[in-house]
Amino acid sequence: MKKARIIQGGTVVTAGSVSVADIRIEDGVIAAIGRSLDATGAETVDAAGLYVFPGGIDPHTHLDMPFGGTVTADDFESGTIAAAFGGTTTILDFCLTERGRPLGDAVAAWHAKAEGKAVIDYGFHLMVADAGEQALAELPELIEREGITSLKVFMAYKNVFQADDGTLYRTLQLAREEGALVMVHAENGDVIERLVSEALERGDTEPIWHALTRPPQLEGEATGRAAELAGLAGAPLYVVHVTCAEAVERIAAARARGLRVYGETCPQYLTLDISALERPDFEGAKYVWSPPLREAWHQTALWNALSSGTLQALGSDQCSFHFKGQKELGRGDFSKIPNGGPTIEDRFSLLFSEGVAKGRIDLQRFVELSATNAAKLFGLFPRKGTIAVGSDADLVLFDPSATRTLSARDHHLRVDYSAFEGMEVQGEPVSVLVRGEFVVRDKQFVGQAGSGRYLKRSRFGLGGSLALPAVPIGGSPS
Ligand SMILES: NC(=O)NCCC(=O)O
Ligand SMILES: [Zn+2]
Ligand SMILES: [Zn+2]
Repeated sequence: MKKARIIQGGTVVTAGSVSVADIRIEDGVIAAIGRSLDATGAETVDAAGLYVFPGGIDPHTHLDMPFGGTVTADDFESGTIAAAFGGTTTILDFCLTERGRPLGDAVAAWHAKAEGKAVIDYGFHLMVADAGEQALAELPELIEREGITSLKVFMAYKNVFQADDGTLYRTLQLAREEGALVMVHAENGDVIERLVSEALERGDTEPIWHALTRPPQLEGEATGRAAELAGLAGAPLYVVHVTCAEAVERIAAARARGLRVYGETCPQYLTLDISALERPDFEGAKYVWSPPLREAWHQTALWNALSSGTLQALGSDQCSFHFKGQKELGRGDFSKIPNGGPTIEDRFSLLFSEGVAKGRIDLQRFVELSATNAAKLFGLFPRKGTIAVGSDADLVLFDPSATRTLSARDHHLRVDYSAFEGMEVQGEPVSVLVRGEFVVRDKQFVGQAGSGRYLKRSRFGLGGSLALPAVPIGGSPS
C-alpha cells in the first residue's frame, strides 16, 4: 500500500454539500471524510482556507488533432499538463474517424496519441461520419471493449466531418440500443457552405466573415432538428458547444417535453464576443471557433441556462492552433483559418471567477458544471466527479481569494497566444491530485508524462451505484 495522505481542514465542496473536513486518501481512493481524522502514518497536507473541489472533468477536447491540413499545437502532453494546472483531472477527447476506414483503427490511433503522454486521466468519444454497414457492425463491440459510451456526429463541416441526417438518426437508434450518448455539433453545414461561397465570391475574406456566415439561426435550427430526431429515436442527446439563445431555446423546449436533451457551453462563449473577430492585423483569426462567437447579449442566455439547469456542463473545446503559421493559413480566405482555440487551462477558473465570484452561480452549481454532471452523463460517476468514500482521489485545492491576469506569458500550453489575454480572474488552483498523487503541487508541475490512465466508461444512465437520476439533470424541465 502507498503511504496514506490526509488533506486537512479544507472546505470540501461537492454538488450536494459544503463543509470543513479532512479527506483521507489510501491507494489513490478516498478512504474517509470527516472532522479531525486520525493522521497516524499519513502525510498531511494543510488545506485550511482553501476550497477542495472534485477534479474538473472536461468533456470536450481536441488534442493532437488534424484539421484543415495542419495539426493542433497542443498534444496529450502539453494539453493535459495545462489542464492539470487549470484544475482539470479528466478529459474526454474526440477520436476522429475517416469514412470507409475501420473505426477500430481510429481508436488505436487515438490510444497511441495519448499513451506515454497524458498526465491526467482520459477517455474518448468516437466520431461517426457514416452509419454504413461496417460502422454499425463495429460500434457495439467498440462500445463494449473500449468503454466508449459516447458517439459524436457533426452536422457541419461539409465535405470534411459532416454526416447526413440519416447517419445521425441511425446513430441515435444504435445508441439507444447500446446505451450510448450521441453528441452533436449542431450547425446547418449545407446552408453555411452556401453562405461561405457567396461571401468569398463577393470578396469578403476577413475573419469576421467566419462569424457572419454562420448565423445563430443555423445553430438553433440544427439543435432543434437533432432534438427532434433524438426524440423520434428514443435516444438521449448531448449538444456540444452551445453558443446562442436560439439553441438554448430549442434545448429548453425539448426538455420541457420530457426529451433527454442535454447541452454544454464553453468559456469562450461566456466571456468573448463577435467583436473579437474584427481585431486588426488578422488577430481576429485567433477567435475563430465554430460555432462562432456571438453578440454579447447571448452570454446572458448562456449564463441563465447554466444556472437554471437547461445546460449541464462546461466543456473547453480545447483545439489550439498557433497564430503564426497556422491561423495565418487563412489570410485572404477566412474559410481556411483552422477553427478552434486554447481553452483547456482556463475553463475551471473562468467558471469560478465569472460564475461564482460574480454571483451568477453558487458553489454547488460550479461543481456540477465543472465535474459532476459530466461524470454522470459520460459514465464516470461516482468514480469521478465527486468527493465521496470510494471515489478516485481527484482533487483540486483552490484559493478563492487569489487574483491573477491570464496571459500566454505564463500559461502551460505550447500554443503561441491566449484567447483570454489580459483577463482578470479571481481564484486559482494551488494543488491538483489525480488518484491521490500530486500532479501540481503549490503551483509547480510534479506529475509524469504517461501517468494518466485510459478510462473505460459505463453505458449511459449506468453511472455506478449512484445512477443517473430519472429526471433530467438540473432538476425540473425549464
Ligand atoms: N470548435 C472549433 O472551432 N473547433 C474544434 C472542432 C469542433 O468542435 O467543431
Ligand atoms: Zn464542433
Ligand atoms: Zn470541439
